[in-house]
Amino acid sequence: MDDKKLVSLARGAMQMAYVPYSHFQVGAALLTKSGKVFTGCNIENAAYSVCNCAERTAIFKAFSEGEHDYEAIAVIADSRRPVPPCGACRQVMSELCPRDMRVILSNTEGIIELTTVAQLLPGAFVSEDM
Ligand SMILES: O=c1ccn([C@H]2C[C@H](O)[C@@H](CO)O2)c(=O)[nH]1
Ligand SMILES: [Zn+2]
Repeated sequence: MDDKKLVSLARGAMQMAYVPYSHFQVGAALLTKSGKVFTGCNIENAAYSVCNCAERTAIFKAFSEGEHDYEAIAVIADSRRPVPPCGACRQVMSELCPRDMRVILSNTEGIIELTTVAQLLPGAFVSEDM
């Protein structure tokens, strides 16, 4: 599956966002090594701290179904620049995804930025640090 297709699946997931507070829809699509795609959207809550980002929704869906090996993730929002994952999502990616995994950041205008988990969170706190 090419990056553009993964971005288009993320765009579809964006429509599922539950965002009554920020009105900022985000979609993600996670490609597994086995070729499956798990999509995710952001899901907000009146207790703001329990809002869940699109990236973590997609990763947790996959992980909870026993899919632990990931190839790439695409993230999209109607943002001025390709939407950057928040710190919580970077930390989760650094724990559950390969350091060199492709992270495809995009916006609805079609601007795409390619990065990796390692580039998004250099010096990540990991289990070996405990
Ligand atoms: O990469 C990002 C950035 C933000 N959000 C969500 C969290 C919240 O619902 C809204 C505004 O921060 O966007 C994501 O899902 N992914
Ligand atoms: Zn996040």
